[in-house]
Amino acid sequence: MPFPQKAFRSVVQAAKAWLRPEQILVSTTKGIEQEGFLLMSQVLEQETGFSHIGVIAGPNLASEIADKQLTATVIASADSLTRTRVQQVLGCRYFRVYASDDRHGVELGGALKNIYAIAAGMAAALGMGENTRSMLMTRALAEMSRFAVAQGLTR
Ligand SMILES: NC(=O)C1=CN([C@@H]2O[C@H](COP(=O)(O)OP(=O)(O)OC[C@H]3O[C@@H](n4cnc5c(N)ncnc54)[C@H](OP(=O)(O)O)[C@@H]3O)[C@@H](O)[C@H]2O)C=CC1
Ligand SMILES: O=C(CO)COP(=O)(O)O
Repeated sequence: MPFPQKAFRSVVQAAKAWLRPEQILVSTTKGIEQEGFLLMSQVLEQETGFSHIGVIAGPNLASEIADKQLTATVIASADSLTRTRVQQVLGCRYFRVYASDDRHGVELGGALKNIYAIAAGMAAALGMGENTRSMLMTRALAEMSRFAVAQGLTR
């Protein structure tokens, strides 16, 4: 399910009639729903009630994967069938798929890091140097950790 966050729920609602509970639903979408502060896998759960739900997060830029550049990703799900099937189906010589059971942590990290990615882009455009970029990344990691703890995550 790779849609911009704002369209995510409406696309799932529109697709619902064609989905079956035995199917595996995986979100690649980064973002947090404004109303209710839900992550996209939680929207999938809420809308479908299915049990095979996971998220994929990179560093994964689609164009580089299409160029077959060496890339690693993670499939995160509490459901072992989802983890194993996605590893089998997507893994190949240039695309290594790691598995994690920490769906919430992986998804929250994926959503939050794009905020700092925008800040890093702005810093580069303003001609700021490596010190600034390193400071941004270091402080981003600290802030994301504090945010995750405040959300009740422990690792
Ligand atoms: N691009 C990348 O490399 C990666 C992106 N992501 C994440 O995936 C998500 C989507 O990104 P990306 O694929 O680049 O985004 P795009 O803007 O390319 O959107 C993907 C597709 O979503 C459909 N879409 C867009 N708006 C709507 C809408 N309002 N209603 C229904 N369908 C819509 C479009 O279909 P149509 O063309 O038919 O309009 C489009 O092809 C983001 O959260 C991003 O962070 C994650 C990993 C990598
Ligand atoms: O959000 C992204 C590009 O829009 C890429 O996200 P990941 O690299 O975490 O998959």
